[in-house]
Amino acid sequence: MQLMASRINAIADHISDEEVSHFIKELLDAKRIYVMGAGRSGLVAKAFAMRLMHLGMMSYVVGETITPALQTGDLIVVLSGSGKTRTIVEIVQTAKEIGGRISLITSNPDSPIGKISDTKVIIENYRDSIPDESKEYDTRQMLGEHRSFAPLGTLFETAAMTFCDAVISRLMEITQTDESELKDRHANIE
Ligand SMILES: O=P(O)(O)OC[C@H]1O[C@](O)(CO)[C@@H](O)[C@@H]1O
Repeated sequence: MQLMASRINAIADHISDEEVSHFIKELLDAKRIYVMGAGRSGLVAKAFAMRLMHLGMMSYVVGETITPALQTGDLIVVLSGSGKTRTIVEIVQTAKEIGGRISLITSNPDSPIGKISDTKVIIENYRDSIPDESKEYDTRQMLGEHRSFAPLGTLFETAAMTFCDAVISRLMEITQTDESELKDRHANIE
């Protein structure tokens, strides 16, 4: 957990304030917000959609049976570490053709999805590197002691979850929504 926390700290240090501002503006300007991602990235997307709904925003998850047709002016928030998961690329292309705006959260801004997104927030992948202050350690040696650390997309997914929760906190401040309002909208029959 401490290694994960240190990596998330390093990621947070390098997230661009400008990218975050653009993302928040897209969220506030959108008529409706759709979220999507594959696998565990999709689970983070769903958690984000849930909090947006608690905030009083119109949010939907792409692929759910009750998700309505996308329209011009709607925003799609895409979570994809690689930015090239095939099914997601195809849906993003279709959404662009319809006139949706795309905000991507990714570690790979030069990816196929990155190239067609309107805004991007880059979550750097620090799994294989060490923050500047620890440069005297050999990277491979350190990872050798932590071979089980953050397999596959774990670092992206965990950092993206933390980032999305931070965005919700910022939106609460901007929209002056307090926790009791979120609580009132939370499902009461789950
Ligand atoms: O975030 P990406 O690059 O689109 O990848 C999604 C894939 O990564 C995973 O979340 C694995 O970590 C899978 O569940 C999913 O298939």
